[in-house]
Amino acid sequence: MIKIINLSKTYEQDNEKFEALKNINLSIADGDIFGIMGLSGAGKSSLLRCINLLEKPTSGNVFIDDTDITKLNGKQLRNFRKNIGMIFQQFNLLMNLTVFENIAFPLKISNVNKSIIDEKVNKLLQIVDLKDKKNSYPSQLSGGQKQRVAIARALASDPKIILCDEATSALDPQTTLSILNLLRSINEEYKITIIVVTHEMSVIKNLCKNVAVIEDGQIAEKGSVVEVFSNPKSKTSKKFTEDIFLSSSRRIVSDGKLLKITFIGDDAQKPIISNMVKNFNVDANIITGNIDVVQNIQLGSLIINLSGEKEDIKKAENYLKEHKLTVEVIENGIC
Ligand SMILES: Nc1ncnc2c1ncn2[C@@H]1O[C@H](COP(=O)(O)OP(=O)(O)OP(=O)(O)O)[C@@H](O)[C@H]1O
Repeated sequence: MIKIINLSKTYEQDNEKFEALKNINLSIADGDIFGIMGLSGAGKSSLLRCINLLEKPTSGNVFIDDTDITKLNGKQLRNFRKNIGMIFQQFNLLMNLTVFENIAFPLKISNVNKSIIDEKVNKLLQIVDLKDKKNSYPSQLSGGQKQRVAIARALASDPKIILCDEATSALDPQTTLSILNLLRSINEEYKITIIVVTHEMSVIKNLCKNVAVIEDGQIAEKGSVVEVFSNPKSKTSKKFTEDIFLSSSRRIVSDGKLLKITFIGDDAQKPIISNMVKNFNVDANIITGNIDVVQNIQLGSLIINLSGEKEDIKKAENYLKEHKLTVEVIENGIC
């Protein structure tokens, strides 16, 4: 279990202070795949780097199991960091070493025996599917292959936790998917806790079980990915889930009420809208709709224009809410 308690980080530059993280409290369970999501400059990377103390918090504590790592001295921290692997957007490989040597590097500097290194690196090459590239140099690899090397290197010290800082942001969508699949299988097979910083909603939806949304250095929202995306509360998650048709749909609606309806799981299969139209004296014009799959659960969203008498519209709206659908009124293209 990772527990971040009252953590703050203030940067100082040219006598100017900047509070990048403000009183963060967060618990991340063992074996979780946890996303830290936010807009640029929100404080995501600062928070991630405070988890392995690459960035020293200005105040607060970071517990990993029973160890408060903010209390460790330099040598203890260096030893403890073997439990925490990290992968970066720009891969951070050593360009003058081969794939094999890059993966072996953390073991070599820990004076691990050569035959153990050979055995371990060959196994890791198999896990990340790069056996045929073991003698290549990073410059001879694609972006996805470089990230696979970085993942194998992170795994070399048998970490309990892997931190990923925008690990797929430099990759095309297809390669991103293959790296996300690799991370998921590592999480499932080796029960390694994975913490992912990203500004890409698709990464959170595809990979993460739980998520925290950061805004302006503070946790604006946290919960399971399904909870947060089915009922977004913070400005950021609303923005991330905002339907691209919202603003145009506002323009094409002349009267009535524009609603955004969100539904989860089995509700996606029920004919609630057609029953509403049958039972109440209203018309429902579907402007746009989308069914997404998040963590194997169907998440639907529908934008409809309800027209009819004001009272009938109100009754129809209540009917939707009684069926446990999330209903939001859209004003000027915004929920
Ligand atoms: N070493 C530093 N010195 C001064 N300010 C910093 C430093 N590192 C980060 N900051 C500031 O702290 C804030 C948070 O930065 P951080 O990199 O954590 O954000 P982020 O959410 O990861 O952004 P991005 O997605 O753009 O990488 C930003 O305003 C940034 O300018």
